Amino acid sequence: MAHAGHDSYDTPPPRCTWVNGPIIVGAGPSGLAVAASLKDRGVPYVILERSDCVASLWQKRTYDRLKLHLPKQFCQLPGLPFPDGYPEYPCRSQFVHYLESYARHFDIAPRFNQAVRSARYDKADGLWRVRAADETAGDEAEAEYIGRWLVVATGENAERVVPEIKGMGAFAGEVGHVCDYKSGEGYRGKKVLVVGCGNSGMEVCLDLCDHGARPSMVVRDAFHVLPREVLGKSTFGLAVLLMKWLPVRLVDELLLALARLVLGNVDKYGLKGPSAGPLQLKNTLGRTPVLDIGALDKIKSGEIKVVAGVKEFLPRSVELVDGVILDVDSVVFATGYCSNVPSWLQETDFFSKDCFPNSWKGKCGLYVAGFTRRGLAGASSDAVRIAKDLGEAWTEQMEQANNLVACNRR
Ligand SMILES: Cc1cc2nc3c(=O)[nH]c(=O)nc-3n(C[C@H](O)[C@H](O)[C@H](O)COP(=O)(O)OP(=O)(O)OC[C@H]3O[C@@H](n4cnc5c(N)ncnc54)[C@H](O)[C@@H]3O)c2cc1C
Ligand SMILES: NC(=O)C1=CN([C@@H]2O[C@H](COP(=O)(O)OP(=O)(O)OC[C@H]3O[C@@H](n4cnc5c(N)ncnc54)[C@H](OP(=O)(O)O)[C@@H]3O)[C@@H](O)[C@H]2O)C=CC1
Ligand SMILES: O=C(O)C(=O)Cc1c[nH]c2ccccc12
Repeated sequence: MAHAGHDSYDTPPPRCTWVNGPIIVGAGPSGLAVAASLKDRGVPYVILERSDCVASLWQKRTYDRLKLHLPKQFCQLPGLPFPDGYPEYPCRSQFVHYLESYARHFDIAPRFNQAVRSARYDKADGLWRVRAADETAGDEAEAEYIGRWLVVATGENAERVVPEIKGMGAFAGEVGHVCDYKSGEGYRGKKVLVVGCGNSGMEVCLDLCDHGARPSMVVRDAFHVLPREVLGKSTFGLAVLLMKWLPVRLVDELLLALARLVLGNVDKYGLKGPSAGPLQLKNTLGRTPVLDIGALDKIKSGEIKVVAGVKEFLPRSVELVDGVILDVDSVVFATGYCSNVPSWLQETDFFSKDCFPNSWKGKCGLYVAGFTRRGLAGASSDAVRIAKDLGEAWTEQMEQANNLVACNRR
């Protein structure tokens, strides 16, 4: 095959592989769900994964105490339920075990250590050209995969987000992102500043308390806190049920009334709720409400201190925007994640900065799984739709090929 478009004499020409069927990028829950659903329809595919395992987010970039925060029926992937005996909220290792057996069950064998660096659609021949490299190998050799369809399944949490704050370089303590945090074990007795108050920030603070550390959590803006459960029933499950009959606005009002009943008035602890409701914010801006599993009690008791935004780092402390100086031993940034798709997908319509696609299908054989900020349930429903569409496209292609063979024989 010709090595079209290769323009550097320094790097060797890429090895080319023709992919009969879709090229799936990412072997997290979304990529696995697409692969399994394609297998069911007899469509071949190749999965490219930058890491050396499936579900690398869950295996390598999450903390030990993590549990799914939605009930298990909203988190299983198409075609294989969770094993009997799994609890309502499976823990991280159970979820990882499930995903590994899911891959085995559907005979999914990703090409590991293949980080996709570019993907472009070649209008002239109607093909996607995807370049990937083994970033652990230390050489720049790229492989090129060529095929008619591309499925983007690299996740909304592919890269850490860390803000640049004045003086950070001069801070003497340890600084990390929550994706490298495993447990509070090493933090006993330490003053830890947790920047960010999403689900990660809240749970890390709780974990730090449980390990005898002294966390302060930066809250710079309004956000919603809902109890994970109301009277033993999942708040999320309740919301899904109510959404069948009521408009979002009303469901939001009910959720907030319930939250106030269960959690009390949290304003006085420095936690203000935004004017838009939790589901409305999830649907429009993709902002997930915090589903509380115990951090709020620690805030109420003062074990977790709520503090204002960081203005500047000093060698052993921080200056907050309200002028307070806070002594700090370590900092954990729980400031969220972003996708890496805009850096490699040369298709500007579908993904743009700060905008998540609201669909699973783009132009020219492009598909997208797991980018509508609806968690694992969203990824599963994207996967089923994508596989159905690709199944039809595949059958059509096979029929055309058979017709061509029949014509040539005549
Ligand atoms: C801490 C945490 C807890 C969560 N808990 C829940 C929950 O309880 N319920 C829920 O519904 N959702 C939850 N979510 C949302 C989460 O997004 C999903 O659970 C799920 O992991 C999304 O799957 P995904 O396959 O789309 O993305 P990911 O799991 O991120 O998988 C993407 C894969 O693509 C690979 N990849 C990335 N870039 C490239 C590239 N350029 N080339 C090749 N491979 C690449 C990555 O290595 C990764 O393996 C949670 C998220 C986080 C961060
Ligand atoms: N148990 C579970 O299942 C868990 C699920 N998750 C999920 O993982 C995803 C990622 O969650 P998470 O890691 O919490 O990230 P999020 O993006 O949800 O939250 C990031 C937080 O950081 C704050 N922040 C960002 N920049 C700054 C800054 N410069 N200074 C101060 N604060 C800042 C944001 O506040 P602001 O609004 O002011 O920007 C926000 O509170 C979510 O979908 C979440 O639901 C996460 C953990 C546990
Ligand atoms: O945890 C996440 O990131 C999710 O996206 C799961 C999720 C999907 N829809 C929601 C609505 C409220 C809380 C969590 C979720």
